Amino acid sequence: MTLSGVYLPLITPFAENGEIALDALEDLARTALEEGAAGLVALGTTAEVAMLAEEERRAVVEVCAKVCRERSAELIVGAGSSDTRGSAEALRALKAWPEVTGALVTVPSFVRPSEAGVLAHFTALAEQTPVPIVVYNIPYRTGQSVGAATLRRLGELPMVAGVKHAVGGVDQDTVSLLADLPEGFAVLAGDDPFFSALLALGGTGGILASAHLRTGLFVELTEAWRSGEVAHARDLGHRLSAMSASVFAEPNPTVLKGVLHAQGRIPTASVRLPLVPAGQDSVEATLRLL
Ligand SMILES: O=C(O)C1=N[C@H](C(=O)O)C[C@H](O)C1
Repeated sequence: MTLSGVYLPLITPFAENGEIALDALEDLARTALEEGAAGLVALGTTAEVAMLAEEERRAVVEVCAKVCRERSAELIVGAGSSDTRGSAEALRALKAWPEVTGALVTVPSFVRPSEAGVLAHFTALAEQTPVPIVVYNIPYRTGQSVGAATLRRLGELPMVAGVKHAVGGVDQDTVSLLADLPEGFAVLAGDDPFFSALLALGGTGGILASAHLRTGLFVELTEAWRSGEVAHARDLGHRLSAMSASVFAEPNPTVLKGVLHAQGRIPTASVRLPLVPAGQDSVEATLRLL
C-alpha cells in the first residue's frame, strides 16, 4: 500500500429524523474522489464513530465501499480500540469488504500502556491483520505519546504502512522521524493546520477532515510540494491552514457540519451527544475563508 495524497475522513450526515443520511454520505464521498482525493476514510473520529451503532457503522462502510469500488479508490477503515484482542477481532472483520485497502488504528487510548506497550500492541495486530495498518498517533486524544524512535520501530513492522501523525504541531519528534523513515513507511498529516508543514518536511499526504471543503485545493497543495513549486505551495498552504484552523475552532466535526449544511450538501448540521452543534459565528467565520 502506497499512502500518498489526500484522504477524506468522511463525516456522518444525519437526517431530520436522526438517522444517517446515506445519500448525502454517498454524494460527499463521490465529490471528494471526483475532485482528486486518493481515497476515503470510513469510521474516523470525524465520523462520530463512538456514537454510531454497529449496524450504522456497517451501513457507512457499505456506502464507502460502493463508491471506492466504482472509482478504484483506496478505502481505509477505522478499526480497533484500547484492547489488543478486541482490535485484532475488529481488523479480522474487515475481510468482509474486499474494497478495504487499509485500517486506521489509533494508539490505545486512556489505558496509557507506555511506548513498549504500544509497540507490543501493534506487533500483535500486525501479525493478524488482513490489510495494512495506518497507526493513528494523536496524543491529545489518547493520552499516550509515541516518540520518533518507537514510531520508527512501528514502521519496520510488516503490515504497518504508515502513520497518521497528529501531535498538535511540528515538534522535535516529528522532524526527527521525517528525517529518517523506515523503508516504505509513510507519514500522513492528521492535524489539518499543519498539513503543508508536514508535506514540506517529507510527508506524503494527509487524512484531513477539512478537505471536505475545497478538496481540489488540498490536492493541488500536495502536488505543488511534490513538484517543487515552493512559492505556490507556501501561499496555498497558508491559506488552507487558516481555513483548517477555523474548521477546528470547535470540536470536530461540528463546524464542518455547520458549513456543509449551510452549503446545502447535508440535510442537517446535527451531531450526536456529547457533541453539540457549533455556534453560528464559527460556521460563518469558516464560510468567509473558503
Ligand atoms: O477522523 C479523522 O480521521 C480525523 N480526525 C481528526 C480529529 O478529529 O481529531 C482530524 C483529522 O482531520 C481527521
